[in-house]
Amino acid sequence: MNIADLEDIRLHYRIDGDPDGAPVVFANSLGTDMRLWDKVLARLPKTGLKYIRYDKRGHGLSECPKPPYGMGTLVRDVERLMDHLAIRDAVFVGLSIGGMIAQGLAAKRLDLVRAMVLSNTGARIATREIWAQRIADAERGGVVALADATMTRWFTPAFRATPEFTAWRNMLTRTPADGYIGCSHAIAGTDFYATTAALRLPTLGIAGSEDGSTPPDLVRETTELVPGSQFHLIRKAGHLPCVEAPDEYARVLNDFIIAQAH
Ligand SMILES: O=C(O)CC1=CCC(=O)O1
Repeated sequence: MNIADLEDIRLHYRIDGDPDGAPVVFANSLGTDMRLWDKVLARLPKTGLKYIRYDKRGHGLSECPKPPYGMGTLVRDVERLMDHLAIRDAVFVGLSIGGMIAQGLAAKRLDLVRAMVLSNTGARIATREIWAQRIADAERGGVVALADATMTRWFTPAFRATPEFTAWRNMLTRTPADGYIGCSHAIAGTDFYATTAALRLPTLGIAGSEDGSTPPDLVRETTELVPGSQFHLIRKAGHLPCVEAPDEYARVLNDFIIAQAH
């Protein structure tokens, strides 16, 4: 197990693939840990690319400080992790809040980010009112109080009928309430429209046609802020197409990564 001691936070991370390969960093969504990427990584090349995953604060095996967290803190965490691991010039793949972290990191440290994948994300996600309600619900009843509604945003009815669905629901409900609430504050306070519109780097947007959290129009609109960006819509998938449609997700991601990596 790998733990990076970054002074005020200890983050769990994992490196797979080719140790000498070009780096690809993955940042996952609210209420998930690095296993979000298991299916996609199993479908990506074993040589030529080095895959770095981590659990953001309050999630997975990383430390869980008391909320609230700011987006600046979440961006700084991965910035320090990459510096700690001497990783720069990476393709950065971020899903949902992970995609917000990608936008924030590219704006702050373009030397760390060669190209970004904005998966199921936005420059803004939902509204302050929606996040305030989710935070209040989680404070009162824990993350489990949000689980049923969240699952309808994350997954299509067809996926929700599979045995695997249970594991993803468990992943959400086992997220510490402090971690969920902390990151919800970070999302509520983030509006990256102006900073992302100023970015100039290769960018791919990925959306799921049935995404109830970050609908395709939001992902497309955010991606198009960056001139020359590409956009791909995965049909019959919700908020986590890397789980529901891993073959298509890995193919699109691989084509983009190969085009951008050294
Ligand atoms: O709506 C959800 O619960 C999904 C989500 C929003 C931001 C994020 O990271 O996940």
